[in-house]
Formats: sequence, C-alpha cells, structure tokens
Amino acid sequence: MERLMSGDFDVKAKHSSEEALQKWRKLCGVVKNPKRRFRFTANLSKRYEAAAMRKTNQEKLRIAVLVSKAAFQFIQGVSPSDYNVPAEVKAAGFDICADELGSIVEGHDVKKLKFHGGVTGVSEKLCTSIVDGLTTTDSDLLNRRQEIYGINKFAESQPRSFWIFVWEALQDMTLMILGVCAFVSLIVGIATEGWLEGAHDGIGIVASILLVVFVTAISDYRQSLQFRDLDTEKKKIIIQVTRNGFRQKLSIYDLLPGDIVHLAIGDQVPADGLFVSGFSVLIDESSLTGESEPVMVNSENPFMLSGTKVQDGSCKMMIATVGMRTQWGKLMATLSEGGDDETPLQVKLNGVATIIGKIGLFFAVVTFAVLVQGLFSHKWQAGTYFRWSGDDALEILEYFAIAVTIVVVAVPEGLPLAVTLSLAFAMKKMMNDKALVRHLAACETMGSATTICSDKTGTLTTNHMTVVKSCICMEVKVVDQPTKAASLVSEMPVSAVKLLLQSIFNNTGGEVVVNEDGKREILGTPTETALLEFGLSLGGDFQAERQAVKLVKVEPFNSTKKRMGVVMELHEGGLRAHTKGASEIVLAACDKVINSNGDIVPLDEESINLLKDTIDQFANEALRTLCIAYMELEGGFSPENPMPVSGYTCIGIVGIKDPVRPGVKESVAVCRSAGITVRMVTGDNINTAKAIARECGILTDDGIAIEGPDFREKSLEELLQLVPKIQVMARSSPLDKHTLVKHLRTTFGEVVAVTGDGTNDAPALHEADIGLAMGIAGTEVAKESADVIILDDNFSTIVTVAKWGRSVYINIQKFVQFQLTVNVVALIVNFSSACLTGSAPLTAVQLLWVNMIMDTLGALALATEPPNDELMKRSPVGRKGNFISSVMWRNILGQSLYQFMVIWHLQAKGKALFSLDGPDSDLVLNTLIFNSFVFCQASFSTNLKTIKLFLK
Ligand SMILES: Nc1ncnc2c1ncn2[C@@H]1O[C@H](COP(=O)(O)OP(=O)(O)OP(=O)(O)O)[C@@H](O)[C@H]1O
Ligand SMILES: [Ca+2]
Repeated sequence: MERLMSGDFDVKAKHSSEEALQKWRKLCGVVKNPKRRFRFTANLSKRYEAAAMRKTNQEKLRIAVLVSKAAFQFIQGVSPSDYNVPAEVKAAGFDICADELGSIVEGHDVKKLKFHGGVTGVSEKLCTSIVDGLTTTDSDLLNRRQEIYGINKFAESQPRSFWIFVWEALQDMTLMILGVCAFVSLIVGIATEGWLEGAHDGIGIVASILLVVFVTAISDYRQSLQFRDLDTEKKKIIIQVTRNGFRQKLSIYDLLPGDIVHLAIGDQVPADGLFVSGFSVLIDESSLTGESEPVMVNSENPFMLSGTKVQDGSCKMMIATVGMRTQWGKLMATLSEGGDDETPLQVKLNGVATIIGKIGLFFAVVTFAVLVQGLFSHKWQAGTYFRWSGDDALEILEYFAIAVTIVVVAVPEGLPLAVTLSLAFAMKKMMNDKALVRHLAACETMGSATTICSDKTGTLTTNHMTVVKSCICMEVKVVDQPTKAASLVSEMPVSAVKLLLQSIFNNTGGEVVVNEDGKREILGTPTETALLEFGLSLGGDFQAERQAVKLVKVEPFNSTKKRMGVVMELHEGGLRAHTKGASEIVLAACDKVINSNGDIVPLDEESINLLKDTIDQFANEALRTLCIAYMELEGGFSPENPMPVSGYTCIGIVGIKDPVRPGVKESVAVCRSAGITVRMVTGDNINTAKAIARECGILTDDGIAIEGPDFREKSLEELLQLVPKIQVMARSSPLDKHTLVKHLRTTFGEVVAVTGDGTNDAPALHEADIGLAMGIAGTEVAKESADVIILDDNFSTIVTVAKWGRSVYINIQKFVQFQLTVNVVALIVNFSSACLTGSAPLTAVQLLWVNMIMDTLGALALATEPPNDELMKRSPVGRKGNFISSVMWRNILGQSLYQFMVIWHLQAKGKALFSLDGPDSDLVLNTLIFNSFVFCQASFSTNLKTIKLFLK
C-alpha cells in the first residue's frame, strides 16, 4: 500500500515542478469529482500565464535598455519632447501624469527623464522633496495625489460567495446520481403508494443530500475565508520612508508617488521608482523578469522596478508609479488566485482514494448484479417473470441506489479533504502562536523534522544589543552604564575620541533621527544601534559628525564580507577610510594601532596578542566583538575602486552583549527529548557562539564546534565523520550553511528545518525541508524563501511549529484509520449480505448518512485535535517512516473484523436474539444494524482520539 500511495507521482514537499503537478492531476483526473479535490490547490494555468508575462517583461526591459542606451549617445541634443500635462493633473496641482512617469521608469527612458529635469525635476513636478519627502499635513493634496496616481494595491479577485461553494459542493457525481434516484423514487413512489407514504425514501435522500452539501459548503467557505486572511497577512510589508522630513515606518500599501523610501539589502522594491542616492546597489530582477543576473542601480541607471529585490547596498528611492500601473501589479493580479501546491500527504491520500474508489466500483457492480439476479430468480420461482410492476422497478432502482452508495461510501473522498482541513486548522492555530505558514506542506513536514539548524542572533538571543565592554587604545574598560562611558572619554586621548566618534557615526548603516514627537530614535540593525548608542553615551553628536565630512563611498555590511567601510572627504582636506566588522577579520587588515597615549604605533607581536586575547576574553563572555579601524588615504581614492583591504590602524574593539532569550534553554531541552537535534549556525565569532550555545544547552561535551573556513576545507570522508557531531558552526558564510543543510538532508537522510533572517540565508532556507524566516529581523528576501515565518523571532515558537506539525501528522493518520475502517466494513457488509441474502441491510440513505458523518464531521472531529505535550516525547518520524504504520494496519484490520462480526451476527441471529417477528421485523432489524454500525464508528473515533499509533 505504501508503495501504491507514493505512486509514480513526483510531487515533493517543496519545489515540485509544474510538470509533476500537472501529471499528477491528470492521473487523478479520472477519479470522482476532480474539481472538488483540487479546490484549494494552485491554479497552474495562472502560473503559466505569469511565467509568460515575466518573459515579455524581460524582452520589453531588454529593448528599453537598448533604446535608452542608444538615446543616451545623443543626449546632448535633447529634442523638446511634446509632453503636455493633462488638464486634470494640472488642476490637481501636479506637473506630470502617471502615464508619463510609467513610461519613464518602465521604459528606462533616460531622455524623457532628462527632459523633466532628472530626478529632482520629477520630484518638483510631483510636489515632493527628495530630502524631506512628502508633506502629509495637507490632506487635500494627499487625496488629490491618490486620485491622480492611484494607490499601491493590487487588484484582487473577488471573494467568492457562499452560494458558489454550495454550487461546487453540488457538483458531485454521486450526489447527482442520488439526486436522480431521489427524483425517480419520488415519482414512482407517489404514483404507486400515494403522497407521503410513497415519498418517504425520496425525501430522505433529498434531505441527506442537502445536509451533505451544506455542511461541505460551510466548511469550504470558512476555509476560503481563512486562506484569504492568511494571504493578506503574508503580504503585509512595512518599509521605512521619509515624510515631513522624518524617517518613519509605513505599510507598503500606504505608499504614494513622491514618497522617499529607504531600501537596504534584502528589501523588496515596493513600487516603481527612481534612485535618489545610495551606494553599491545591486538589484535582483528575477522575480519580475526571470533574469538572474543582478543589475547595478545608480544615478546613471536610476530605474527601480516594483517587485525586484535589493541584493546588495542601500539607497533612497523616490516612488513614481504604484499599484496596478506597475508590471509587478499586473503580475500579482494574475497570481492573486493564490492556492498552494499539493502537499505530499494530499498526493498520497489521493492515491489511496483512487485505488479504493476503483475497488469500490468493482464491488458496487458485483453487488448490483447479485441483487438484480436475486430479483430475477425470485420472479422466476414465482412465475411472474414476464409481469413487471412498479414495485419491481422501485426495487431495481433501490438496488441501483445501493450500488451507487457503495461507491460513494467506498471512495474515501474525505481523505484528501481531511488533510486540507487539518492543515488549515493547524495553520490558523499556529498563527495565534506567532507562526505564519506560507506553504501548507510545511506544516506536515515539520512534524517529521529531525534537525533544526538555528541562527544565533535574534533567534536564540534577544537581539537587543548593548556595548558593555570596550578596548580602545589598548585599554580594556567596562562601559555597561552611561556614567562609565562618560568617564571613558575623559581617560582617552582626545585624538582617539575624535576618530572613534567619527567612525561610529559615519561608518554605519544606521541613523539617529528625531521623530515627529521630538524624541530621539536610533534606526538600524541591532549591532548598528548598539554602536550608535555607545557613541551617543560617549557624548557624540550624530548630525554634527555627519555634517563634518562628506562620504565619497560606502560599502555596506553583508554577511559574506562581515565588515563595512566608508571613505570620506575631510573638511580640512584629505581622504580617510573607516572600516568595522568581525574582529579577527578587521584586525588582520591592521598594521598599526593607537596606543594609550594616542600615538600611532606599528602593531607588534605583543600588541597583537594583547588584542587577540581581548577578543577571546570578550567572546568567552558571550559578547559579540567588533573591531573598528581607520586609514588615511594619502594616495587619493576614486569612488569606482574597491576599499583598501589592508594597512588600517586599529582604534579599538567593542564587546556587545546580546542576552539569551528566556525559555530557549527549555525549548532546546524539549527538542532533545523529542529526538530533534538542534545545531547553531552563526556568522559570529566561534567563542561567542560556543558561549551562547553552552548557555542554551545546544553545545554538549561530545559535540563539535567548528568555524566556517575550517568546514570548507574538509574532504568528503572527513565530513561524513564530522557532520553528525557538529553542534555549532561559527563564522559561517551563507554557502557553509547551505552545504551543511545539503549534507544533512542527502547524506544523512535527515529532515532539516533551517532558520534564517538575512538575504544570504535564502539559499539555505530554500534548500531546507522547512525554511523558517524571522518575522521581525528577517529581510523580505529571507521571508520569501521561507515556508514558515516566525513572527516573534523566538526559538520557542519553532518548537511550537514542530509540535503542531506532529499533531497534524498524527491526526491525519487517525482519520485515515477511521475512514479506511468504515469503508472496509460498509463495503463488506453490503456486499456479503447482498451476495448471501439478496438484500442489503444498510440502505442508500443510511449509507449516505454514514458517509457524511465520516467525510465531514469525522474529519472535523479527528483532524482538528490540538497537540498535547506527549507528542514531543517520542522520536520523529523522519524521512523513512511509513505513513500507515504496522500498528495502524493492525487497528484497521482488527476493527473491521470486529465490526463486521457484530453486524453479521445481528444480521444472521438478530431476529432470534431480540425476538423480533411480525411484518416490521426486517425494518426493525435493519435499523438496529444501522445504529450498531454508527455506534461502532462513533466509539472507534473516540477511541482513536486517545489511541497510540506507535509501538514503543
Ligand atoms: N553592521 C555591521 N557592521 C560591521 N560588522 C558587523 C555588522 N553587523 C555584524 N557585524 C559583524 O559581522 C559578524 C557576522 O555577522 P552575520 O550577519 O554574518 O551574522 P549574524 O546574522 O549577525 O549572526 P547569526 O547568523 O547568528 O544570525 C558579526 O559577528 C559582527 O562581528
Ligand atoms: Ca543571520
């Protein structure tokens, strides 16, 4: 069975090819009600449409770039374009219309841009300022802006009404056949036995059809609403903008043309716009065009398209066109039908349903033949072979109905539905537990996870960083309070303080701003804010430091380089470079150091050792260390060149504290008892990582901690030995993480969950069986590669996800047992008694009832059981575990046998047992049998709720 279940379908939990999905659907297409089965799955034709759109986008863009390049050559002679501002735009107070803006950005039209006075010119025509952003005090202007240019939302398909779901539920082959049966039975019944007396059966069937239809429709409808909610939740993105001169956070839906947006590595460009200022911006346009080569964006090529991603660098952008006017908007509208790929369990259970359906069909035909044959032989004996009455016709109709109902009951239509139901239920509950599921399949995969590769920063730690120790000018100081920081300044040489503050405030990706309430606010990553805070407590002034110099180049931080740097032009003349980053790396680039007298001395053996010891000492106290250095650029510097990589003078080292989150230790222990190995993969220093890992209980005495560069050097044989024991990997590059995950998955057959926040975690998240991205610290790129978003960035939430995953898996297993048992019993009882006695104890209406109870209510009851703590006390299923375990087979067969015996006994001996006789005895007995059948199922299903599915 297990083999049959997996079938030839190549549908995986993640990244199934479109062909595989298509092929699978074709295979299942011949089964009952394909339409209903694929209700909540992805609309493949829309996907093809979107892929085609990407292709045309790519072509369009290529041509636009070529044309604008050609135009660029003749730019001197800009012919005055014949652009006329439409009257209504003019009346609203603007000087450029949305179509013109669209043609500039989408067409990469340098000529037109030049004609409108460049980015500054366009900003004036849009009544905005590239420094202060939009002014929102004038609400009238804001409204007009919306009217003229639209809002940044995409057209969504209309929510489907309840009646559509009713209509869909009605399109069930078997229900339709039964409907016809009911109709005929009503007509024949009323014709032969008169109204009411003869209408019994017909009305009964109609009522149960209606009930089935409504229960299904209600449950489908509620599910569709829930998927919709989750969909909107998925799309909620907050971005930083400058409005009224203040930097603030805003939902991308509220963006308007003219807004100044701040973008950093990992962000998604929220609308079409023009580059204002920034450094080393690389844009990945693949989501829009399918083109994988990143594009450099700068003042020469200032066009930024909605939906593309910032791969490197940071910049300010002015929004030009929004929402449905952008290509991205059109693409999104195509894909807005949503839907998810089939999950492996759905595929498996669809396979089961198909097989059993065929068996059921066979039995149904045989049963019908046997029953009809019985009638014939009966008539033969009675000698009424050639006389046919309405009653006989009714009889045959009844047989036919029984045959149809056997098919209805035999096809475990509820199985794939139960999976969807159970997953959707878990999804909703997980949302309450702060985990947003992006792909349904993740819920079920998470249940079998055997390894979690966790980030350190932000996941295991709180991500609230403060500088607590420093070693400036070779002197170690504790600076965990502002007063201590202030005294540090008085003890330090003046020149060193000056350099330090200049470095902290200029060589940063963060910013100190005053918000609209007049309060000081520090923006940036936690590491940056910690440093800025430190700078402020030393008495520094952000704005003053910023104005004192002019930045000529910024190389923003990324996890591969693990450092950042700036080159600045000093007011007094001369160029200076500042760098900061992972201490070992930056220290290795230094050959001088500032000593305690403020003199610059060569970095000799002794001072190197002293600094290295300091780094180790800080790291062993679980502090994140950062080295700060600078260098005078006497030979000049051209912004096109990369920053120098050596010859720096070390200013000092800071130790940043990032405490472990409360509850992490307990969660790690839970994982351990659940057979899930937790490994830490971090970009931080190995000693810091080890110290934190020990604190969380991840690193044990027999575990290994390794640095990324070492890991990379290992041969394949060494890795085979090493990988299972690795508990901490420090100073890892994004590729190391990817390699580790790949080995764990392929070589060791583990089911791996990976957490990540950065852009560079994307490959590992993609490779993992379940990618978990951080909701708060995570970048858009990481979130998009993930299957689940951990909204509170907390490791404990990951454990909750695992728990829910297990509960989904077990609930579905229980439901499968239940349904298979009911199917087997219903099938055998009807078939055997039809063969042996020539009549069926369970009538069509009764079978329909049972079917409804099984399919809908049974699924609701069993598939929505919440998890308990017991779940986390046994080992995970892993990759190899059979879905239908041997214990389950035992349960199914045992139960079927028992139920069959009970019913058979009633059938054979029932009349004697309950001393039934008289004209109604058959009817009473059948009712008895039916009720026993139902009670058997009911008690079995309650049993299942507590039953153990695994042998210890
Ligand atoms: N803004 C920054 N500027 C300069 N250096 C930084 C900055 N942020 C972090 N670093 C340095 O880079 C190192 C690694 O950072 P990276 O982003 O790779 O790891 P992380 O994501 O912070 O850690 P984890 O992988 O555990 O989440 C840090 O240990 C720190 O020394
Ligand atoms: Ca990270």
